[in-house]
Amino acid sequence: MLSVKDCSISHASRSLIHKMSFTVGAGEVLTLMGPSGAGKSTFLNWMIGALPEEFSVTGALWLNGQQRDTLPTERRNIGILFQDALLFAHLNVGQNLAMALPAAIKGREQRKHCVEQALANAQLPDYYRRDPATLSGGERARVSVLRALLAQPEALLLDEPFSRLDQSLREQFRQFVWQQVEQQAIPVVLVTHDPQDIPPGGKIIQLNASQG
Ligand SMILES: Nc1ncnc2c1ncn2[C@@H]1O[C@H](COP(=O)(O)OP(=O)(O)OP(=O)(O)O)[C@@H](O)[C@H]1O
Repeated sequence: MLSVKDCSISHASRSLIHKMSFTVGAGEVLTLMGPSGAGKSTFLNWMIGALPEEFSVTGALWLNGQQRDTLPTERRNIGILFQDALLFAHLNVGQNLAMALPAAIKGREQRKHCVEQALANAQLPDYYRRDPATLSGGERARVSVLRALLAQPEALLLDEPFSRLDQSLREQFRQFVWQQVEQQAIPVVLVTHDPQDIPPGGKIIQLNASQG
C-alpha cells in the first residue's frame, strides 16, 4: 500500500501541490490529471526523491508500512517510467534488462534466465540479442516496462507512458501494462492527459492550475 499524506510543494512562493493525500493499494492505479504546469511531474519527482532543492516540500510518503520520503532515491524502491523509453544503445536488449535485476539474483545464467522469461511473457521471445536501435516504438515501450518491473519495485510511477505511441499501439500497450501491473500486484500512480489511459475502476485526482 502506498500513502501520501498532506503533500504540499511550492517553488519560489508559487504553490504547485496543496495538501494532497491519497492511498493506492496493491494492483490499484491512481491517475493524476491536470493542466500543463500543474505540478504532476514535479510530484512524481518528489516521490522518487529527485526534486531539486529549490522546491519546498512538506508531507510524507509511506510505502508498505515504511516512511520513504526520508530515504535516498535508491532505497525507496519505487520504479518510474517516462514517455521516452531510454535504453542503453551500446547494450543489447537482454543486457539492458539484466542491468535492472536486483543484486540478490545471482549468477549470469540465472539472471539471463529471468530476463528470457520476462521477454517470453511479453511476447518478445527472441529479443535478447536485439540491438535496441532496431526495435519498433511499441517494442521499445514494452522492453522499458519490463525493465522497470524486473527491478522488482514496490510501487510504479508512470509519467505519460502512452503518449508517444500511435492510437492502435496505445490500446495494445495499455492492456500490456495493466496486465503486468496486475501480475506484480504493486500500487501504481499514472500521470496522463488522456482520459482513455485511465484503467477501469481506477481512482482519479484532478490537479488545478498552479497558484502563484
Ligand atoms: N527544475 C525546475 N526549476 C524551476 N521550475 C520548475 C522546475 N521543474 C518544473 N518547474 C516548474 O514547475 C511547474 C510544474 O511543472 P511540472 O513539469 O511538474 O508540470 P506538469 O503538470 O507535469 O506539466 P505537463 O503536463 O506539461 O507535463 C512548471 O511551471 C514548471 O515550469
